Amino acid sequence: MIEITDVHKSFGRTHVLRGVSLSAQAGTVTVILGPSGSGKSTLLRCINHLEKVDSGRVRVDGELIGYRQVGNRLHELSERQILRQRAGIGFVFQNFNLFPHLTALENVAEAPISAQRRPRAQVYERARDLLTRVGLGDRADAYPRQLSGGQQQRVAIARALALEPKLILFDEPTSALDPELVGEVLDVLRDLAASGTTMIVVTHEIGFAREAADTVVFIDEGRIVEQGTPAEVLDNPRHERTRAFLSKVLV
Ligand SMILES: Nc1ncnc2c1ncn2[C@@H]1O[C@H](COP(=O)(O)OP(=O)(O)OP(=O)(O)O)[C@@H](O)[C@H]1O
Repeated sequence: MIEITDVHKSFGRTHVLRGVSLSAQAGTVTVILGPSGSGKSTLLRCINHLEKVDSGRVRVDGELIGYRQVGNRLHELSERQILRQRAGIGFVFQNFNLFPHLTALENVAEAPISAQRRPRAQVYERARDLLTRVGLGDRADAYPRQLSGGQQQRVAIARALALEPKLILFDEPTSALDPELVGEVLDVLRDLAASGTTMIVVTHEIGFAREAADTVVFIDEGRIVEQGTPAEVLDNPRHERTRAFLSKVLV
């Protein structure tokens, strides 16, 4: 489903991703761990072409992201084609990024109406179902400011699901939340994982990684240091750098 091959990305002189290769099967959960600044967000942003890779390839469901290959040359896709690809890849940000002037329901319905031009009644019915799925069926008419952080993030997850993505990327989805609200968002992620959603989750929630991940990837200084099952990486890390990182987050 996802195949990332030797991706490099620099910002000016900062070489952030230094040859990242990673693959994941459909229906699996990949958790990415790593210290601040190690390139985790940049990797997610390269997957849906919010950032352009300097070199390397990203394929999602067999499709090259951001480019069309002609012989050995890559031609960047048009903005329209990129938006179409991006619609197949959900992205849930740390800070929810909801439209403040739209209700929860309208936030969830916005992209299917504007990007996919689907019939309104059908979109709204599905948006209500998605809000129910994330436990917010009774808050459909609330504006983001009337919702807690955990509720806003659950709306953001429903919004990501609304386009029926092949894959959902989560960038530290609980790190902006008050501690007592983290659990309700992780419950939604667990539910998605159990129902076979293909997910890549950047998080420091080791408990979630242990329960829900098929693969745990530890990234440091723009390179994958090790990857394996949660038991392998979390309980028997092979690398000193993984051990040092885990000893800081496992309190
Ligand atoms: N648009 C940008 N322009 C310049 N530098 C950037 C940009 N985006 C990221 N960086 C730099 O790239 C490096 C990696 O950042 P990134 O956000 O990918 O790390 P991260 O592992 O997600 O960290 P965190 O856990 O703190 O979010 C950092 O040094 C950051 O300052």
